[in-house]
Amino acid sequence: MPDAFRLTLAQLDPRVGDLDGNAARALAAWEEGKAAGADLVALPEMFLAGYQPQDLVLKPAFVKACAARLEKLAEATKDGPALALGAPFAGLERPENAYWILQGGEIRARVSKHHLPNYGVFDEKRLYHSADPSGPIQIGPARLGIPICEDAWFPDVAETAAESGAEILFVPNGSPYERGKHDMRVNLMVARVVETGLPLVYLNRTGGQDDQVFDGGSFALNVHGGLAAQLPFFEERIVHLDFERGNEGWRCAPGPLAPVPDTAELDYKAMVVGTRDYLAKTGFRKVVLGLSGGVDSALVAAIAADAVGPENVRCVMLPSRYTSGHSLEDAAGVAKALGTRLDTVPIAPGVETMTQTLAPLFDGMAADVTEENLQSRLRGLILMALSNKFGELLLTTGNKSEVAVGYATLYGDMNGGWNPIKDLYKMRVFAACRWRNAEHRDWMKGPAGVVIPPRVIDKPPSAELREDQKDEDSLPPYEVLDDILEGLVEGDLSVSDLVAKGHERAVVERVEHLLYLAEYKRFQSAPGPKLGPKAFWLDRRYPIAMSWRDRD
Ligand SMILES: Nc1ncnc2c1ncn2[C@@H]1O[C@H](COP(=O)(O)OP(=O)(O)OC[C@H]2O[C@@H]([n+]3cccc(C(=O)O)c3)[C@H](O)[C@@H]2O)[C@@H](O)[C@H]1O
Ligand SMILES: Nc1ncnc2c1ncn2[C@@H]1O[C@H](COP(=O)(O)OP(=O)(O)OP(=O)(O)O)[C@@H](O)[C@H]1O
Ligand SMILES: NC(=O)CC[C@H](N)C(=O)O
Repeated sequence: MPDAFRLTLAQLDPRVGDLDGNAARALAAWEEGKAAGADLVALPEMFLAGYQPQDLVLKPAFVKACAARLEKLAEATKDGPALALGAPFAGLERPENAYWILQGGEIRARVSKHHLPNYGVFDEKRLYHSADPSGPIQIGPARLGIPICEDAWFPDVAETAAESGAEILFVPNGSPYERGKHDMRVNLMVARVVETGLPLVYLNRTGGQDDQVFDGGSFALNVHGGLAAQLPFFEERIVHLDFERGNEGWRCAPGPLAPVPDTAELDYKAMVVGTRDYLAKTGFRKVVLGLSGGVDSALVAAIAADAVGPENVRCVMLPSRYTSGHSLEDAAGVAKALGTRLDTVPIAPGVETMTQTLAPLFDGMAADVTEENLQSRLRGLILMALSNKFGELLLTTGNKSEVAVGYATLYGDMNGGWNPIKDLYKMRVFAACRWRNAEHRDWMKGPAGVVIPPRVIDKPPSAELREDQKDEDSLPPYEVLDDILEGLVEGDLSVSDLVAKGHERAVVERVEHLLYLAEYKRFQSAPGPKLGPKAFWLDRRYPIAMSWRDRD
């Protein structure tokens, strides 16, 4: 038996449904592995279909098309290393989430996922049949046990593989970014290594797919807990890992050790990569956004500039009679520091025309939120006109605190196809601005230095829809609001729990009411990158017409 095994890991970004493109990406990785003398070239979970394919796998024509591409890939990789990648298997009655080994011109083996994640953003019990745990597969000199993603979050699948002779655990994943998730993955995989006494390789995909941003961050662990390799986060990378067989079994020789960034950097990169990939994968190169001089649109402009380059970002200042001089200066300051275009389109004439148009109907009625929303809607109308005319996707700018309580105007500032900060509470918005002013990385297409003037971060937030308006006139201070919201949303705490934490009952009850009330707005809101454990959309699914309030 040879005592060396070379494994090429391809931490790549597939496109959901792009079977030809994904097959070409897999083939290119295989060529690289072949040139490097690999025994096996491996790609992540569901790579051929793209992850997550969601209900696409319920379409027999799609599963059949995947099977045809697999056959072609097997033929194309006849002479060289084995190629392993994920793709659906039609199954007897329902599809399976399968992982395939192609070798010598044919499909040599298949394992299918046993533990189907069915929480948060995952619905796999609805989509797939759960297969029995599989035994190991001999590839060249090594016997590999292959738990697929969620399979490795429990002991049994790895244990079954180990008991039937596996020598290395190889875990292909489609694991989306979530704050703190890398540590959780490492802890779980260390547990599998300790339980089985086998080395383990964890391979994750990278890149954005709708609301989910896959962070890569693949790694290899040796027995006795040693980290043998760490791949970078949110980057494509192909690496060759060398295993040597010794008295205690296989051991991975030291490979590349990429740094593990802190949460502030990972969050920011998730927003940039999520935005970049959403645009690229939906056919947009350019974006437009309303730049008010406030902190939310400033951060969105910075993320956009870092994602697609300042030359592809159009910022638009749309002043009204309530827009302050400092807002005009601050919007100009942000656009200048980022190097983006800034157009100025006053909305006063439009507001005047609409006010006159509605005057006969509103005769004798006092001005209220209707008139405030009109301004936001005119801005939305103008921004969508620019989007149509110039083919620029409109970015919407509501942070998670606003999205939670419905502090935004439907068909107004909620207009837009993508919201980069949808999962970022307001206090985190301030922190992200400060982080971006202090840090610069080579993956950012925007300039280094202070891109968001400190005054934009430090001034009291205001919607400027009426005289002297401040967000805190109608909402609790953001420190308080965010703590209550995180308790209600992420923590699923009761009103009494939050009162016990020191919050005023009346404030908590009001925030809870607004949170439930705003479900209809969220249903009509743009998607945005998931950063935390309960991003609005798939992680948290509430009825719209719902009258329960926690008043016990
Ligand atoms: N359950 C339901 N299902 C479907 N639709 C429902 C609905 N309930 C109301 N609606 C519809 O929604 C309308 C109310 O929503 P909408 O027209 O948006 O208006 P509304 O929520 O009343 O007002 C917008 C709020 O957002 C604040 N705002 C606006 C703009 C920017 C900012 C900021 O600083 O970021 C804040 C503004 O100060 C105000 O408090 C109703 O008139 C009705 O047409
Ligand atoms: N004068 C303006 N010019 C351009 N866009 C505007 C203007 N006012 C509001 N907007 C757009 O509407 C969004 C909602 O902004 P608003 O000022 O009402 O509150 P906000 O949530 O505090 O946002 P920001 O911090 O960006 O000001 C802004 O982020 C921006 O995209
Ligand atoms: N594809 C999967 O099975 C993902 C589920 C897994 N627990 C994760 O997010 O890492």
